Amino acid sequence: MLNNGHILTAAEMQEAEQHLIANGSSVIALMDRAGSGAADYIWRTAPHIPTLVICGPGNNGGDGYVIAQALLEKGAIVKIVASAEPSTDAAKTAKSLWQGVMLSLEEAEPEMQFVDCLFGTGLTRPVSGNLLKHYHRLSNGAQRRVAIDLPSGIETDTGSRLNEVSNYDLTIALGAYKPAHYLNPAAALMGDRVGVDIGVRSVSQTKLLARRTIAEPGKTDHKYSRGLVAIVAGPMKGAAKLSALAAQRSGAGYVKIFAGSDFESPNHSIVTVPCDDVKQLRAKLADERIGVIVIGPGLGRDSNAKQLLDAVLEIEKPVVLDADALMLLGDEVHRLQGRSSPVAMTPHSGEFAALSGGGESSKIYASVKLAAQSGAVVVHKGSDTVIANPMGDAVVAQQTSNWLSTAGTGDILAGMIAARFTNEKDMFLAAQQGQWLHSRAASLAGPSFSPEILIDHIAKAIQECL
Ligand SMILES: NC(=O)C1=CN([C@@H]2O[C@H](COP(=O)(O)OP(=O)(O)OC[C@H]3O[C@@H](n4cnc5c(N)ncnc54)[C@H](OP(=O)(O)O)[C@@H]3O)[C@@H](O)[C@H]2O)[C@@H](O)CC1
Ligand SMILES: Nc1ncnc2c1ncn2[C@@H]1O[C@H](COP(=O)(O)OP(=O)(O)O)[C@@H](O)[C@H]1O
Ligand SMILES: [K+]
Repeated sequence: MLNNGHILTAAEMQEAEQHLIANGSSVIALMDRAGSGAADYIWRTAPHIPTLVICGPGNNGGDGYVIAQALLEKGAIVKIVASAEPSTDAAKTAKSLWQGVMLSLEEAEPEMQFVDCLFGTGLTRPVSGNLLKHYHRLSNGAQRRVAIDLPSGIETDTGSRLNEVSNYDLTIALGAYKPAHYLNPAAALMGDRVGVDIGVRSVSQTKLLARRTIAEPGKTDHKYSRGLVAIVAGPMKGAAKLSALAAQRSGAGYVKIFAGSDFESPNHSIVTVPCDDVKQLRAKLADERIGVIVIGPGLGRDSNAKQLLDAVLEIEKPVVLDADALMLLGDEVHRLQGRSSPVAMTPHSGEFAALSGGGESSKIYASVKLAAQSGAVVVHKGSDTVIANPMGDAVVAQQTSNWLSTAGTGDILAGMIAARFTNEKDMFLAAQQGQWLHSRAASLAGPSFSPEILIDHIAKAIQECL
């Protein structure tokens, strides 16, 4: 895993480069490693394709000269189009070693393969004017597009587009993955993503979500030691059932649904606890054996739902807040501060905006900020899920299946995180395990699955973690 899965911002990448230089490397040596590694990858995946490499003024452009020269030496037909003269010493040196054809923007014509070395982590503003026009002409005219480090026009730390950016077939990250490699809209434009190791070993508080080991139940375990998950239901009963079924398949020893007396359990083993009013709920949730409470899926947003949420928040027990519970909480996240029991919040982007008020351009930074303000673990869902804790640590999930974009999959995630919490007793770890299993179960379920089929694949995902 590139840089051991640590994701670096543009500033952290610069620090990493300085660290390597202080330890005896040089920018040109790093550029050489990056460029020849990228050229090897391009050659291996698409040999002998006529290629146009577009080089910008900075070190991303410098990489382009190294890549073009390496491809030329392998026997490829390669041309370079330069948008400007190199402005760094390393890029100047790389250019001086180029032995092939060099074109101006006006002279260049599209080739089958377009290699984008215009801008990388040094992009400071939108690409515009004549340069943007030629970038689109030359990239759109190619059949295969490869971005070096990042597609030009992408903001490294947020993954947002500063200008219109082409779709790529392959993006080759250099040294370490950056936030934009996993955050949308950028990540969705990148095609396949690979990394070239140039010796960077820098630690960051942001990491890529990794598979974590899950322990099998021990010989002396029983249903209560593995954990009792309590799900508080509301009028949309299916949502609570999905959370409960998912919790049951994710390692909970016991799952109970606390609901009105007309509620029917989704199966024979999930127990329904009748609670016809808030008073009864409060009394029944006092059960010491309850390890975690899930509230929100299908809860509703009326005054009764609010009373149920208030009752749950009065109880000092670990809690997973999802869906309507988050909308009811709104910007009063300070209510969670100071609790002695851990809390996870699992908002999608609409719920996140209600909790935080919005305004941050980086999904990672926004999630870390909300975690710090609330004291909760935040699972900021979407096609690019970010998990943050109040200490400033963040984990970014790699997107697996677009088929997850269907109603009910979020209810499932809430139940999964709760079940992992009853086993691990660590909410940040539980959120990561739940998210990993959710993504992996989706991959294993194949195309066009229903939430019920997703639940059926959780066990196969767990199998891979034992
Ligand atoms: N870090 C490492 O360890 C290694 C990094 N490496 C590589 O270096 C890359 C980073 O290089 P970098 O810092 O030189 O920045 P880069 O992306 O080439 O662009 C900066 C240039 O573009 C200009 N410019 C900016 N925006 C512009 C715009 N909209 N329109 C027009 N111009 C614009 C800006 O000029 P200015 O803003 O001053 O006008 C400056 O001249 C990194 O992505 C990776 O590929 C590897 O070689 C090996 C090791
Ligand atoms: N395009 C996508 N790729 C990957 N995961 C996705 C995508 N769209 C949604 N998801 C995931 O699916 C789940 C949807 O949750 P949510 O919006 O709360 O749905 P619901 O409330 O209907 O259950 C989240 O875990 C989210 O991260
Ligand atoms: K680039």
